[in-house]
Amino acid sequence: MSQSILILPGDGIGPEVAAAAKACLQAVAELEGLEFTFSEAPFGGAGIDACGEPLPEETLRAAEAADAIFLGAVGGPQWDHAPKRPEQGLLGLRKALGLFANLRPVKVFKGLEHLSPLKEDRVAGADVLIVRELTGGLYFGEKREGDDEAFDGCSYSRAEVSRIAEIGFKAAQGRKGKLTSVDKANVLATSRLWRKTVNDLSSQYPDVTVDHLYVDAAAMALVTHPARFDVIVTENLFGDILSDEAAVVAGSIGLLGSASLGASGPGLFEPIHGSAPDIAGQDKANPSGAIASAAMLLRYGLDQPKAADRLEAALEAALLHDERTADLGGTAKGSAFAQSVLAHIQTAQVMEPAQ
Ligand SMILES: NC(=O)c1ccc[n+]([C@@H]2O[C@H](COP(=O)([O-])OP(=O)(O)OC[C@H]3O[C@@H](n4cnc5c(N)ncnc54)[C@H](O)[C@@H]3O)[C@@H](O)[C@H]2O)c1
Ligand SMILES: CC(C)[C@H](C(=O)O)[C@@H](O)C(=O)O
Ligand SMILES: [Mg+2]
Repeated sequence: MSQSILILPGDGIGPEVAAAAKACLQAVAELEGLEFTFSEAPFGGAGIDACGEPLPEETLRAAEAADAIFLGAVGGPQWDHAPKRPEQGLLGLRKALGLFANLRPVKVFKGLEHLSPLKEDRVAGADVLIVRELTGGLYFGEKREGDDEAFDGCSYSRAEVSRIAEIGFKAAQGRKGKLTSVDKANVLATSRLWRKTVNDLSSQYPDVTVDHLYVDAAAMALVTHPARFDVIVTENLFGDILSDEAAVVAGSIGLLGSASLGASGPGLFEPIHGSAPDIAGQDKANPSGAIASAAMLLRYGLDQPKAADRLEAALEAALLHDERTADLGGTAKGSAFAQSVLAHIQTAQVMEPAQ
């Protein structure tokens, strides 16, 4: 049976990294005997240019109908003063599809510790999963924007906190059994509800050790002791900031992928970086984060774990053995690095699942 993948290339380096991800998905599908049908739709700045909307109605319909959605990136200075912003399309899509759970893994592979600007012994063994709440908090609160005063409201309900905390607890159960909840409960009412809700749930997960950190302390610990973390669960804005910071632990923002999942329906898979207008159109973008997102699309979006393993193994092999892109100190063009990954897809060693 064919599975449908909607690609939203977006803006800036989005189309470049989306092309790399699509090529990898096609190569993996051929080797694993899978059938994917691809379609594309305008989104973000490209949606504004084509249809006057960052999330055109037809794009939303196509997204709802797809089995999984891949996004490159949106945004760019040409839309900074437009009445509508490309980023509104992204927030609108997350909300419309109910994608409340954003998984952002950050892993330092053995042999690649030197890619981080941090000390190698600090980042060695770091393997963190950031579970970011994605449809609440400051991003979606009441907004008022005037010339002399502006307002962004932040609200969280117990139900919203519970459902994302449960994702965090379950993820920790499948990993090292440690959940760190990050908030600002010394100042924010929403954070006090967050902390209480996480604590109330913890009795249902006796095999998970829970600790709490204020977000300022967590920001420091992420770069001083990244290996102390297993799963981090946090609200929308804190998760956005901490995941870009965590990219430093891995070596580049160009390395990290993400999955945005709801209770049902298609997931959205995108690198955590933006449209990088400073390097767009120069074939400099590292496609690794997009390829890692494609692997997450296979794992979480299409339930194809073997294909996901193959793609992840190929990406790791290319990062270990081949010329890397400029953000990682190498000289490879983005497309050349993508070719390296494609070559490793053919040879990647993948364990057969246990019978
Ligand atoms: N999910 C998304 O689509 C998303 C995410 C973040 C930012 N944005 C948007 O992107 C635009 C630019 O934002 P920004 O500059 O703050 O963040 P950015 O992530 O686009 O770029 C930050 C820095 O990282 C570099 N970089 C990013 N991705 C890279 C890659 N794959 N390879 C090599 N280097 C890479 C860029 O060159 C830049 O120096 C803005 O309009 C912003 O709103 C979109
Ligand atoms: C572009 C922006 C709306 C988005 C966010 O803040 O969620 C981005 O920074 C991300 O991390 O996906
Ligand atoms: Mg971000």
